[in-house]
Amino acid sequence: MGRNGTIPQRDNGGSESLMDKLMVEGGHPLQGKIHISGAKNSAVALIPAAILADSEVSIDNLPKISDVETLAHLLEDIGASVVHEGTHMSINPRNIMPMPLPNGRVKKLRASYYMMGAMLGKFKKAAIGLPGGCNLGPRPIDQHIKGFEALGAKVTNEQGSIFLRADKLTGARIYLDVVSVGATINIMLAAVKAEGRTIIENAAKEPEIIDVATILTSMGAKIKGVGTNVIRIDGVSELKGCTHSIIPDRIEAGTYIIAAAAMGQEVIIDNIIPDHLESLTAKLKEMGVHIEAGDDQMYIHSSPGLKSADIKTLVYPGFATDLQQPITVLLTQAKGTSMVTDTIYTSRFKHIDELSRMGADVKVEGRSAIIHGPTPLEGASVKASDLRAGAALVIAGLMAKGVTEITGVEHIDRGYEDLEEKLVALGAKIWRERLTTDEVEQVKSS
Ligand SMILES: CC(=O)N[C@H]1[C@@H](OP(=O)(O)OP(=O)(O)OC[C@H]2O[C@@H](n3ccc(=O)[nH]c3=O)[C@H](O)[C@@H]2O)O[C@H](CO)[C@@H](O)[C@@H]1O
Ligand SMILES: C=C(OP(=O)(O)O)C(=O)O
Repeated sequence: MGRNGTIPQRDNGGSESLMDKLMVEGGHPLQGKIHISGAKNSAVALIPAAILADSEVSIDNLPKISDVETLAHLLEDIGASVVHEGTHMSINPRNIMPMPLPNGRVKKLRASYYMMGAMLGKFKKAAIGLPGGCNLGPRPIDQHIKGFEALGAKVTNEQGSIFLRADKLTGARIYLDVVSVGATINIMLAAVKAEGRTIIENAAKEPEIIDVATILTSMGAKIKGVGTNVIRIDGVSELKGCTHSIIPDRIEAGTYIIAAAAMGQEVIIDNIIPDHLESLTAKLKEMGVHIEAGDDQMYIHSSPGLKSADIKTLVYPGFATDLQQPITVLLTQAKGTSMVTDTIYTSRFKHIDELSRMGADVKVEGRSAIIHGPTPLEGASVKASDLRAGAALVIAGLMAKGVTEITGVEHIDRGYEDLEEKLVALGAKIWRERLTTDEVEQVKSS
């Protein structure tokens, strides 16, 4: 909210939000109910998946985030007719063409890589620029390519774009050397219309993968085994339109659960699937946070005297790497030494320097952050280097004494719907301001 109580118009991740900063006045307790939006990591796969159908696909419970808008534009770029209103999107893929999607929009997000699998499955050819997304260390797509090649595609990398072409796609047995969410989904997208059976071994098991399999099945695909590490797909020649509602975002929910564990006085997190959050809630209970789970809600009350904890991020159902940065912030308030190890990414600790600026006693050793607590946090000017670093800094700001200024808001807008509005409704003091010309220059040069 602005100081005058208004919420400035959000550009939702266009270049405009590069010009914004979030201001957080810390120390205000959170109380009330927060509604969780649809899952970003499902939405960004379901939108490309829609082009595999021959008729209209309707998707509900979409999060209002910039990644969704960017993907809708990418579909329009290849000729799809897209009607996007609030949390609903209808995609009519009848007139789409296998147009190249070089750099530009594809660089704005990670999930543009799903256009590779979807266009390969639909047209047996595609030319897509390499994806963007959070910079968390190397994020290769070799397993995606291994899968496309096994299905019969010739894949080349020319001037930063991946060119895929196949005379025909034939089912194959594909063992993933690394458990990868993106590769599992991308291979599913390419394989649903291939001839014969595809078996993905060592597949990822994230709930978002099940959501993608659900929409594909509604379109007429034959998929078995999602949610286990062996997925079997029997190719079909046609896929039809369908309607689908996206699962709740377990990472958005986890972020607010952690914020509530830090500052909450009776916070209810609504519209969630508690099972998807078990690795987080088990850790929080170990730390002494009071949590009760219902069917689609969770009740959280912060407790004084949090205990330290050791956390290792793992593939689902292990502790999600996307919640590693937010929980590091909470651990600054726990008594003793905590160690957080990220086994998924080599470089997901860019929030640590910013936390140190705010007074945290944290250092990074290899793939681990060592946190000594509790340390009081003080408001400071900090920069969100990526999406969850941004969420982590917002939580730090809520806990800190004074005002925290957060730049890099465009990263946050990629993945959080109405972040300020949702927190303000709980009693937080957080608002968005335009950067001054000098501040824009400083951000650019930092
Ligand atoms: C849009 C989306 O859904 N993003 C999520 C997805 O990213 P993304 O799909 O990029 O993540 P992956 O599961 O593919 O990556 C997991 C690990 O495997 C490695 N790897 C991956 C593919 C590959 O071909 N080769 C390879 O070595 C990656 O570098 C990483 O170390 O899953 C991540 C892990 O849960 C989450 O952090 C991201 O929020
Ligand atoms: C890493 C993330 O996103 P992406 O893969 O889209 O960069 C995330 O959602 O935390």
